[in-house]
Amino acid sequence: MDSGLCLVSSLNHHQDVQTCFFDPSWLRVQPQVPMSFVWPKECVVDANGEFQTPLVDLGGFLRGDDKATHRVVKLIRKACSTHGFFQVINHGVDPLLIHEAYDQMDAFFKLPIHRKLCVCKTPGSLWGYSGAHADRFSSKLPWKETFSFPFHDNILQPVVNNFFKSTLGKDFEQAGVAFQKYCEAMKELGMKLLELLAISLGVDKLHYKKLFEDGCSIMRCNYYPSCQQPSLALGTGPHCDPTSLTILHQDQVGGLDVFADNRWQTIPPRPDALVINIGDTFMALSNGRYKSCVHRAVVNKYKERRSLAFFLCPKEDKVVRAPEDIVRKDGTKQYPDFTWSNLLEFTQKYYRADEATLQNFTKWLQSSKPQTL
Ligand SMILES: C=C1C[C@]23C[C@H]1CC[C@H]2[C@]1(C)CCC[C@@](C)(C(=O)O)[C@H]1[C@@H]3C(=O)O
Ligand SMILES: O=C(O)CCC(=O)C(=O)O
Ligand SMILES: [Fe+2]
Repeated sequence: MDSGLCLVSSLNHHQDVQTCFFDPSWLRVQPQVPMSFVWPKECVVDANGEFQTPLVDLGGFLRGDDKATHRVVKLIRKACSTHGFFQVINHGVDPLLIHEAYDQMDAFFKLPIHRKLCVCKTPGSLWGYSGAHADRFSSKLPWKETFSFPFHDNILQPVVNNFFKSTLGKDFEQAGVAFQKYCEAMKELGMKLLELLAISLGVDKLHYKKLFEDGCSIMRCNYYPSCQQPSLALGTGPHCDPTSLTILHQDQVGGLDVFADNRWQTIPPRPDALVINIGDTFMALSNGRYKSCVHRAVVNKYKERRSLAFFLCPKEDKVVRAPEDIVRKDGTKQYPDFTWSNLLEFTQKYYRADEATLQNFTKWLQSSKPQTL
């Protein structure tokens, strides 16, 4: 396999599918990055300096201390109005749980390619394994493997446990238990952050929570193999998250960059911190007051890198619309009404999420079903 690209028929957990994939163990040792992984120069330009993300200590707020909450709200308002990125510490998520999640994802990505392909994503679905998204795209491929699964609260059955059991079987039962707990912790934290965001925007503290409590969120494990020519490739290209709120843990390698003040700046890893960023959907929910900022993940010549991303999403069919109060004060409604289901469909069927997703989605919405702003 000269180009490293294989087209195989594999027996997926749902059906027999044809999959295009790059075997990462082959990729890692290539002295030259294959053309389909090369990104335009302006996307791979080196980061220049560290990004000074505000470090928000959630300890006092989580204990119900009003003064501490007031301080946190101010910090969050400032960060979200300027770039939409901040980090939280004392967030209440057990460090052992984070550790366990990494151990379990390592075990998964170490599997031989034929086993990973048994759980590969089917066309149009977000769930399962993807190698460089080679089944969806043919250029500017990301230098990564991902494993994604859904999470929503369900008192009757633990959805993540079940996903692991039904796709990977007995060997990964423990992984299912760990990721079920991890997602529950992320959702709990996400709901707390929505309270803070609401307070900071001057709306009822339960306003956003109501939209998200029964939503289905996306959990994604990212594995970025080392790369011989890191100045040509990208782990995740420049983009804004189309989702609402992202809670990310990155390992100690570093590689998450934010485009702010007209340059790429790096967010140095902190094992005790979670990186939070506003996504396009929340930008719309705040009438554009809070920013969804362009970011990327670069790759490393010597080290592989891992990250755990939890994308909090509203209930699919609920209307995404900024609160009346905000729109009235701002004088204009910046985005048309839509549902998360509309935007998700746009990014999975018609448009590859990038820096301009929200702008192009808005145009697409307005051209497909005209409505008044
Ligand atoms: C709704 C989503 C689409 C992506 C996964 C979730 C949230 C982030 C999006 C993504 C990571 C943004 C960068 C491009 C992308 C294609 C990727 O590199 O994985 C995006 C995801 C996707 O479409 O699968
Ligand atoms: O891996 C990272 O640090 C960032 C990944 C990312 O931005 C994403 O998956 O949306
Ligand atoms: Fe992202």
